[in-house]
Amino acid sequence: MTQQQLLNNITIEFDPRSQLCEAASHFYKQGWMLGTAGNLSVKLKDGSFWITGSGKSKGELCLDDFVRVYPDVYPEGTEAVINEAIAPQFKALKPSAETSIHQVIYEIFPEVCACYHVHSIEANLVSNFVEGDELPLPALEMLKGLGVWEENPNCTMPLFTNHFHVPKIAADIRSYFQSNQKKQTQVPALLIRNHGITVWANSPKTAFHYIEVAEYIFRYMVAAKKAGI
Ligand SMILES: CSCCC(=O)C(=O)COP(=O)(O)O
Ligand SMILES: [Zn+2]
Repeated sequence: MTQQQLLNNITIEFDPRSQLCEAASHFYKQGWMLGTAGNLSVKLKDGSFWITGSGKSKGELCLDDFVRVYPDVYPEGTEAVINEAIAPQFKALKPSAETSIHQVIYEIFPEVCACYHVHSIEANLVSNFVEGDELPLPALEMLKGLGVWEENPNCTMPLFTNHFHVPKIAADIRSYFQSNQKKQTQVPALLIRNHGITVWANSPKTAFHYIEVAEYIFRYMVAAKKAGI
């Protein structure tokens, strides 16, 4: 086999970890991933996804701080612990404690390949602006940054209870979107009360932008409430 034939046979798999390290570092500097808060994942062509390791400082991640999760292997809701014998380089590294939320997002939205979750103060504040399970969003121009291109949009973001057992949050998300097909097309984001926001997108860069846009909208909502608008 010629060298060119050999090269033609090599499939170089996309590795999103460096991009995720940069995104986490940026969000950390914004104060949105302090104290190990938040988790980022990117799904690959084979359906597995790289996700930040649990309890890692998100402002100083390196490539070994990520775990590759194979949903078929780990039923949703169980802790996908990497067996050290299989992957000694991942010694004592577990995937995010919120892996089940990423799994359910990839299940509900099969075209999605990036899921980002951060904890901002504003997200926690606005999560208490309403008691129900949907947060009305102001009709700002910035909603276009979440893919809402409508005249006078009447948008809400789904709001979920912050159960201590994270797979229960994931189960609530699944039942919400399964019983509400229409809601799947509103904004690509959800809020967990007194916890943080999760967004999903067709690329890591778009997910990055969705986090920035959503946090802008939350900052506006907090400032508007303070100003009595
Ligand atoms: C202090 S963060 C508490 C856990 C959490 O909500 C989070 O987003 C980070 O958890 P992980 O297991 O992904 O580090
Ligand atoms: Zn969290």
